[in-house]
Amino acid sequence: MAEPVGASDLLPVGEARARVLANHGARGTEHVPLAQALGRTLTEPLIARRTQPPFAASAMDGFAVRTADLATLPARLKMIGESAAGHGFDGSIAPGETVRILTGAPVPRGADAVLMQEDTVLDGDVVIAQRTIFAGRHIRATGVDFSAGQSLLAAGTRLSPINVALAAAMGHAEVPVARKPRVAILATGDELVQPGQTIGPDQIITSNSFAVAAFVIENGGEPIDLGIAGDDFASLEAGIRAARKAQADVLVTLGGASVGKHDLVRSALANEGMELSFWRIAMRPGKPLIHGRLGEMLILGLPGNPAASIVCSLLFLVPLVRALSGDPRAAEDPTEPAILGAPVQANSQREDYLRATLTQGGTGLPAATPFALQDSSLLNIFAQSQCLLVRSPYAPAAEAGESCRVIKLSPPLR
Ligand SMILES: Nc1nc2c(c(=O)[nH]1)N[C@H]1C(S)=C(S)[C@@H](COP(=O)(O)OP(=O)(O)OC[C@H]3O[C@@H](n4cnc5c(N)ncnc54)[C@H](O)[C@@H]3O)O[C@H]1N2
Ligand code: MOO
Repeated sequence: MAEPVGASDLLPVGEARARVLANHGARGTEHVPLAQALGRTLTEPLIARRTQPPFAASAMDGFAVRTADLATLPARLKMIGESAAGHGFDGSIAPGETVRILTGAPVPRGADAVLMQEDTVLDGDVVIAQRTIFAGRHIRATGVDFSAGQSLLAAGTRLSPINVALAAAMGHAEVPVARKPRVAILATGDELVQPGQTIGPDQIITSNSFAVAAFVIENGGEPIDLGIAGDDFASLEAGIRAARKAQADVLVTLGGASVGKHDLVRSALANEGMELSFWRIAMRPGKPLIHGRLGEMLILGLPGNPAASIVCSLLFLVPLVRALSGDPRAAEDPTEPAILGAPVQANSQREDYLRATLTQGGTGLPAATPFALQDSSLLNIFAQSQCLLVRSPYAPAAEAGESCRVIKLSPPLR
């Protein structure tokens, strides 16, 4: 039977995103050294293994004192030793005595405050105190930061630099985090070669593979580059099997998704047993997107046009990789409000993602101005864009200054 190719069977973008993200979460836990934990997501709550500080510690350089000794000033105290960070004073302070103390050092027994060095005069081994202080002054109580047994970082926390420091202070050398999802990337097309390879007159370089691998890395996944498959079943099926052998969580194919006679990807995936979730969505660029699963391996068949593959990556692959990494940002709406920097025409059935500049005007929202050229082969214009201007299906024509929604692109690296 002929396949339906009419416009009416295009799935709305929101429905397609819901299907791609449905019920996907982290696929198992691994324990990684703290030095590799930045940006990873905890799969279990992290419990403090120790109390911090583990002893009452001085907050200042000065002298550990008994405040009762400072009732009458100036007070002369005999210095009987020193307590330094890492080398506490092994004794206690009797009335009339003091111990030199450094910031972070344990407060000796008998002392109930620390007098700052600036408030004293030294006369040999006699410290002359020149002000009174209250009990507890400049002492950090045991456990004022946290106590052993406290749960300080919840499961699902994406570890920031500060979180990593806290985990270290809590006594964790390794942390349980969501395993990195493995994303196999298979470019398809007889016209493609790798950068640096000898190139024939009818050939172009696979650029999409690099964008997709970069999105995977940027969002906490591990890319597996399966190279380029030709436009024939043997080559495509070998690529799909290589992805399964590599135990990929996701297979991303590039190109061959449309209706042309050499667009064999969907058939090759079906031959290998893919259960199709959808093919073709109401989106521009990105219409021929394929989604399905092959056993445990999820499939995203991205269109070959560079802009289509990148927009589909931003809308579908990025949240999927985040979801499989346990990243709480997976469910976030990627759009934000802006205003139009130029008038736009009425839209058709497909949700439009226009490459646009974003300029900050005055105090209000930034203004998005689409480029005149929007062909989905254009990569150079994409690289000059600061956002995608999102136009809903059948949105009416709109004037400059009217509100709109945009997806901000990563700022250009300088
Ligand atoms: N009769 C129709 N023709 C087309 C339709 C349609 O509905 N009816 N859809 C168009 C749309 S929309 C898109 S998008 C493209 C997508 O087609 P494919 O996914 O089959 O992609 P290819 O034909 O393989 O390639 C399209 C284009 O992109 C270049 N390409 C492919 N792979 C890469 C890569 N890895 N890096 C850089 N560039 C790549 C390829 O050389 C082609 O120029 O179909 C429309 N046609
Ligand atoms: O999805 Mo296609 O890129 O609209 O040309």
